[in-house]
Amino acid sequence: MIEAHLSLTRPGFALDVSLSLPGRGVTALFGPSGCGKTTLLRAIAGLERAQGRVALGEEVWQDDARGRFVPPHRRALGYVIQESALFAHLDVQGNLAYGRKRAGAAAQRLALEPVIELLGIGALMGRRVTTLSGGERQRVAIARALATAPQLLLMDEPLAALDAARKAEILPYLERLQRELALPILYVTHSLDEVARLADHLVLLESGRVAAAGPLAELMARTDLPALVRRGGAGAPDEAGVVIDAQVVERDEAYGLVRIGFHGGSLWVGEQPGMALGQRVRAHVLARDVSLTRVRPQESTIVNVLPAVIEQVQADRGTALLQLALARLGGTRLLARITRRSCEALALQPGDEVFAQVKGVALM
Ligand SMILES: Nc1ncnc2c1ncn2[C@@H]1O[C@H](COP(=O)(O)OP(=O)(O)OP(=O)(O)O)[C@@H](O)[C@H]1O
Repeated sequence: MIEAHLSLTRPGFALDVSLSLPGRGVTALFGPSGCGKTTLLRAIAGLERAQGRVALGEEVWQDDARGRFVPPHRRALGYVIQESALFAHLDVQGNLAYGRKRAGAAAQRLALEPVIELLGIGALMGRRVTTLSGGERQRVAIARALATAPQLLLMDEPLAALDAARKAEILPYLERLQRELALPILYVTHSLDEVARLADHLVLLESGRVAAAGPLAELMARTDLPALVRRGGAGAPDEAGVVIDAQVVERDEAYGLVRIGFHGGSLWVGEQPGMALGQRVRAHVLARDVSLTRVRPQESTIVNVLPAVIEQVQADRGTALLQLALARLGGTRLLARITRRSCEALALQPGDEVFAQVKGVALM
């Protein structure tokens, strides 16, 4: 468990948060520019002097009530930023070794091979860091942070400086960190796509305060959190959507499809290379890819039709966002974005039974 009760005041900005976060998995810090994500991360690291208490399990890094403040370099944490500075005069091996030397005895005992394997940098070990691509540099920076045997990994927009192709190249490595590492990761990002792919837990910040915090699937399914369901300005994509933790339960090899099952239903989706029966997958279903009917559609080209019950209706001028439950008791939730006109034409209301047609599913 990570505890962070921190406050700090600057001209025009105040941070005031009280968080208890899970001791493993990825917690994403998400929110508009200037809401205090970086400040919070730096305050947890001790790089920013906030008032309060920070503890990682039994280890207390800061407790102002008791006059305790462990300096940043004595905290067992790794810190990866947008453009992490590597030592240009050293090769990759040298960069990893330098980080370890500074980190002390625990780091010296840690075997490096799993870290090198995890980030896929074996072939880069002898390379000068000046010859690496942006994506490779970030993988080395993450490996260097892990090589110090941290108990907490802080990542501040680690993909923000990379173009789309480099992001796509590095995301699978981050997914591996999320799956395979026991250590907790706090991950600052502007990208809801990264949140949906990587996070287990979510903290929404707004003007230095926690607007909401909780398990990812729960928060993403809410209709009342503007940071997640905002329609955006002109041309901004509508990103409202849910993530569903599912399992591959059937394969249709002839058509290259797999059926993924979860509490309250299942969906057919295009299979991905190497996908096996029983494998756990995460599906991202955008609200704009879900439409609703009152009666079960016949002879439709849409394969995925799920019976659902409307739980909430949140309408603005042009559209309505509906939260649906796929089973009466604690089933998976979906969001559907439809026009307000359709919503009123069908007189859709909480408690109504409907059929959700799912037009698109992204598997991660
Ligand atoms: N060194 C500093 N001195 C003074 N004010 C600062 C400093 N760093 C940040 N701020 C201000 O503190 C507030 C929070 O900034 P912070 O960088 O934590 O936000 P953020 O959510 O990480 O933003 P972004 O997503 O744009 O990186 C902002 O109002 C910012 O202008």
